[in-house]
Amino acid sequence: MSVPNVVVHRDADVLAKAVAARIITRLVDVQSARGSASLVLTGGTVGIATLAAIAETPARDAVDWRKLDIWWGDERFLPSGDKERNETGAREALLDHVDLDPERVHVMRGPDSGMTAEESADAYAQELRKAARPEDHGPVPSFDVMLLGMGPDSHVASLFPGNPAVYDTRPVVAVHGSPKPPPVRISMTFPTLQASREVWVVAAGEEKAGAVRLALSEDSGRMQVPAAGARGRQRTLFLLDRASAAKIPPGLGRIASP
Ligand SMILES: O=C(O)[C@H](O)[C@@H](O)[C@H](O)[C@H](O)COP(=O)(O)O
Repeated sequence: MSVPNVVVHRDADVLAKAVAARIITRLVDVQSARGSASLVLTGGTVGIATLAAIAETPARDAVDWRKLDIWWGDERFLPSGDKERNETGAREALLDHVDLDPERVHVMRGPDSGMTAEESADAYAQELRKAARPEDHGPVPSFDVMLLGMGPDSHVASLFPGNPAVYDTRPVVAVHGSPKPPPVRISMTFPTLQASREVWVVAAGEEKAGAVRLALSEDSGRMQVPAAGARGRQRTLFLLDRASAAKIPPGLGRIASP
């Protein structure tokens, strides 16, 4: 797994715009090399603000949206269209404004599908397995970029400290008892997160500074500090604003942007 690199931006607004530009550039590079690309979305304010910033970027259509697979790292187990679903936020911010192939937008199903949370997690795992290729050497695709927001308790996706999901090795699981509402969620697990070529953790605000410090500390365990397990196979980025970067251990490789 890759050692995290840290990039610090002035504030949450600049951070979202900078991450948007970084995603566009990365997707264009991947598509020019391999023809298609895959992006895993996250919920949360920074995650959705980043999608909105992509929508507003004139260069956005350098991405071939028809050749992009969209996945989610987690989803709140709520009916389709519910304003609290991560999918709803993503569609409003970006997905409804670009020409995606609907077959390549992979949604985690809610209770209106008639499935339980466990059945929805299993269905998503099957969809991941179907998309995996021999060169991925496992039950899930090697995502090009996985975006992860991070909570003040250092949760990523819906992997909360000490929750049974952090111990689970299946690709996708149902999460119960989430301390962040709603209580029932669907989440990719650490093995799936870590199958990504690149993992980008995005966080803003002073309330995240402690979690960032823990997440970047070598002796943090991912069971109690889930963001410590947010690592890509080839690259891990922590994309922060100054407030959330305020407690980073000295000497860590960081690029402070103006
Ligand atoms: O369903 C969710 O809420 C997200 O997937 C969750 O992992 C989120 O990214 C973090 O809680 C950060 O959220 P904020 O950026 O809003 O603090």
